[in-house]
Amino acid sequence: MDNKVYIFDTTLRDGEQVPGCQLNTIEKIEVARQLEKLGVDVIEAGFPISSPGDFNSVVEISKAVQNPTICALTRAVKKDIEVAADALKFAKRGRIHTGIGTSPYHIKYKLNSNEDEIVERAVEAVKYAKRFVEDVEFYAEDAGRSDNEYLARVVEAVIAAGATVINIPDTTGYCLPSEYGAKIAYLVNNVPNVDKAILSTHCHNDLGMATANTLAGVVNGARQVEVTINGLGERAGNTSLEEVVMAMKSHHDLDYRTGIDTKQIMKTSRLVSTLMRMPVQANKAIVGRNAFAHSSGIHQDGVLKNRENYEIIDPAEVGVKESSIVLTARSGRAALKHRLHVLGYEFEGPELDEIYQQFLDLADKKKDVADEDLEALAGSEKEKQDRSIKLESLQVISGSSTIPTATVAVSFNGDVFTETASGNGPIDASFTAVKALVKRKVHLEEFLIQAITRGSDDLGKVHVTVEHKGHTYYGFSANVDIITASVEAFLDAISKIG
Ligand SMILES: CC(=O)SCCNC(=O)CCNC(=O)[C@H](O)C(C)(C)COP(=O)(O)OP(=O)(O)OC[C@H]1O[C@@H](n2cnc3c(N)ncnc32)[C@H](O)[C@@H]1OP(=O)(O)O
Ligand SMILES: CC(C)C(=O)C(=O)O
Repeated sequence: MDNKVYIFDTTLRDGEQVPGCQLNTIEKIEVARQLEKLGVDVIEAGFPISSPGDFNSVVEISKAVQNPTICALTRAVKKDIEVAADALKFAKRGRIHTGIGTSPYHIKYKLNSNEDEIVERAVEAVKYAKRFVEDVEFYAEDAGRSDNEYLARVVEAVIAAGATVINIPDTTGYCLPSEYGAKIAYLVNNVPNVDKAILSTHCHNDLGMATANTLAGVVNGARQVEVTINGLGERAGNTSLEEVVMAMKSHHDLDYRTGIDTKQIMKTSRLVSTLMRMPVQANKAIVGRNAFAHSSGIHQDGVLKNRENYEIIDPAEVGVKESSIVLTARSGRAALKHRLHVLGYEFEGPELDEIYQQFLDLADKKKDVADEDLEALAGSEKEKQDRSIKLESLQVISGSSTIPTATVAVSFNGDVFTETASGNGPIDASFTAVKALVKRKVHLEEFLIQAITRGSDDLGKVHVTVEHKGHTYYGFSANVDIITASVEAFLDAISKIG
């Protein structure tokens, strides 16, 4: 059996079913283009009968994207199929994805039907879809809870009717990996014409087993996986693309290949998260903020000695620049010494022991120790004051009916210069003014504002990361005025450029 596994991305269909995650056509095109860069084989672009907006999105995605097959979902209903075919008319390669429920629940309570009638409707739908496109995928909804013998009967009939791909969804996320794997194996072994179609997995995460089930499906013979970016999807979500792809890539012994350019994973995850306004949980595998962050001393020491001691994936492989070391009271000397080194301080022997004790006292009081805390510990306050670039004054005009404008005065070795700029908000305006003043090509890579407690009178902590000529510089500041804190943090990072 060929070991190529086709990646069918349904972020724009099942992912978009998540409440609050609906996208407009322009946003969907942006995601589709990024999915094309990522290298997915199929993009499920929508359910055209569901609304004029979704119909239009399928039309426009079909025009905008060249390489992946564009797929449109339907029920086993003629009108749905006709509308899907119409929406796919500009697709270079179009696929209609039609199907019907095959579990006792769906047959009896949802469709008010019986097994024989469902086989007939399934066959009729596939034959009708074949009139419009060559590539027809059939889904046996709730296959996870369907009887395997009956499922095999349906699958055989729809393959005979011309279905090219057979989707076996665990619609309710009920199956155990062993059960789902056995279901795929049963079909492989009991459907006489199974070699005429590709079996596909479509797993939901209601019990947290979507990725495990998908892999069990592949191991047992499925060669297409239906997945979403960040695991988005109905209820607890779908199998996440990044997890399945990286599991297959990391386990060389399995010897599966996909067309995914894994270096595009993080970029795609961020784009989807931003456009769908759905944050990624910090500990999400592969794409969570903490996926490559090490916070305990033994791990940090191990990673600093050799990344592979605690990392099974090189962060660069998924488009993450480098792993991070978070300093807490669980950190050891190795991590502290390393971070101080990054900040420009060298500590060894008894001096390191001394600063480590101060660090632990501080870390016990705070959750994590930031760079500015280390700088203070390292006796750098004076150095900070002596720094050649300093914020002298900042004035911003901002509000609901005015163009945000900032006037920033910065001193360079004692000489004060002033610049005014506008932007899409007060911070953007201030940063634009600072960039004009420093006359250096700096690229803001990361900008994080955090309140220390939850009150509106809180101190705002700002962390920035800037890039200059391929090097990364960190800046920090804290102030009750978050715009001042932001500008100071930006200048702090810039001042570290040699
Ligand atoms: C498992 C999945 O994720 S499937 C995809 C889920 N996504 C969506 O549902 C989003 C798009 N859906 C929609 O916009 C609408 O539900 C529409 C346009 C499809 C249908 O709208 P309506 O005609 O108002 O029907 P409604 O949504 O109330 O009910 C669904 C009907 O389709 C029937 N149906 C459900 N699945 C199928 C199917 N695969 N094949 C045939 N009929 C089906 C139901 O039995 C019900 O029929 P009934 O009204 O005779 O009982
Ligand atoms: C429509 C099908 C493929 C589906 O989304 C499911 O069963 O979960």
